[in-house]
Amino acid sequence: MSEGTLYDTVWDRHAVTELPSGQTQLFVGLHLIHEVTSPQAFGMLRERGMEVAYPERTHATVDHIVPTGDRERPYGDDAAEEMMRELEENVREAGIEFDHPDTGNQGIVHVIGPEQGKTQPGMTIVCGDSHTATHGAFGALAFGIGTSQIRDVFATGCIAMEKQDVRRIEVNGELGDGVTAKDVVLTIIRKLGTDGGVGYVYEYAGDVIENMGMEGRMTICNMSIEGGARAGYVNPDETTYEFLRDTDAFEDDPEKFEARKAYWESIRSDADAEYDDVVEIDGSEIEPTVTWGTTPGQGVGVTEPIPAPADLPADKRDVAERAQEHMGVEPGDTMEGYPIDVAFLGSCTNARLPDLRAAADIVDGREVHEDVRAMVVPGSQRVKAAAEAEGLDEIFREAGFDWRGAGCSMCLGMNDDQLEGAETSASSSNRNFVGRQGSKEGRTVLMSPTMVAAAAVEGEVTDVRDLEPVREVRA
Ligand SMILES: CC(C)[C@H](C(=O)O)[C@@H](O)C(=O)O
Ligand code: SF4
Repeated sequence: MSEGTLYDTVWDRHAVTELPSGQTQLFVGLHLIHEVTSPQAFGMLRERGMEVAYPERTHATVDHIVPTGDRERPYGDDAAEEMMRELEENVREAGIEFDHPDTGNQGIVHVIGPEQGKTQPGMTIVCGDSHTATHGAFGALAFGIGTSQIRDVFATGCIAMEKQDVRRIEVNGELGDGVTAKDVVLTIIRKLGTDGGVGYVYEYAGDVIENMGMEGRMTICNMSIEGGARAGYVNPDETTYEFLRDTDAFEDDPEKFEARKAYWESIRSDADAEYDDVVEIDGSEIEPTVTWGTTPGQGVGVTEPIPAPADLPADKRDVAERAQEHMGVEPGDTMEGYPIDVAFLGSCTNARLPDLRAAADIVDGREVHEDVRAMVVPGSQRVKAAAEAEGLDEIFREAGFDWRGAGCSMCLGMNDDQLEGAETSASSSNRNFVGRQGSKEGRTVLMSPTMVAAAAVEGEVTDVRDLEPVREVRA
């Protein structure tokens, strides 16, 4: 069992009691909700005549079903309109703060929490969404939960959970040109497997993580679940504190900031903490990475050959064969040159301002390939506004990208943004499962935002290192 880690400390501070089941009753500091997974839980609460215990610790947004084009009400899609109405009614009744699209604060749940400073180190955060681990980038314990747990949190402000083991993943060295946080996490999952993290929480550390900005850390923590881990986190440091200092939570209250900072410092993993497992990865060996298959673990460096199923561990062969058939790829080839029809720059993994800036640097002065439909879907309305303030929308539009409203969009196609037929998408999201982007025959190749930009202009998977920026690069 681990000892002295941030996970142990924050867990202990939130443990209410040990339950007869062997689980721990854990107090929840922040409960984030969205329109897809909350309605049933609100219904369960109502059936029992109960109320939301801590509305002030609960925060709502709408992201999955929200249209990214015309947002006139009622929405064109009846089902979307109904889900929106239900959420509006539920939050009004319970007195829960809601980042409604009219507020300018709406966005993907894992983007809005951090950008508003709601996500803070040492907190326990839950959300009925599997990518909740994103918030771990701030040194919070953040867990995706199911419907009955959402109900429990509504009713009591607590969840029942088993304690996990802690694996420290150290990424050391220096990343090469064109290599980003997304490439790091795709490499981690490729090495450890999509189920390698089962039973674990991942602590990401090492020079590469320490030198990374908050957005990159969020990208990495976001995909912890794709590696099977229950959560992922980074110990808070000056980078974390400086990010938080400028958020809504602290911008007008430097004293509160200083007081919190002392607490945040106190929950970091001890230098001599004990881990259940330690894995080391050499960051300098990581290439721009793309997936060749239908799980996020089926990744490969862009210049590396796609593996032959026979060379993979026995339990991975069948899945790999089926994946290669679906994707129409051959072992021994590289993914470079693989044709794409759609470029999707969005999702809670990679649709924050630095992601859009980096992609814009590649796109600036170039044109989207004539056979490609390309779209940018900012992670939140604030990201969108900030990007527009610096003219990124113009760069994307001029190149032929569609510049859309904030939401999950084509990450999973719960709104109108979907793949059609056997289209192939270059996607900055986190999942490439069959049918993920709205079409059963559709294909998804996961990659970083700059790699999506490169694919958009070239019409095929392209090594971004081969594309020099045409114009001046933003700082
Ligand atoms: C709709 C929601 C429950 C789902 C999740 O839990 O992750 C979605 O966000 C996803 O990424 O597949
Ligand atoms: S952007 Fe994608 S992964 Fe993130 S919450 Fe939305 S659907 Fe899930």
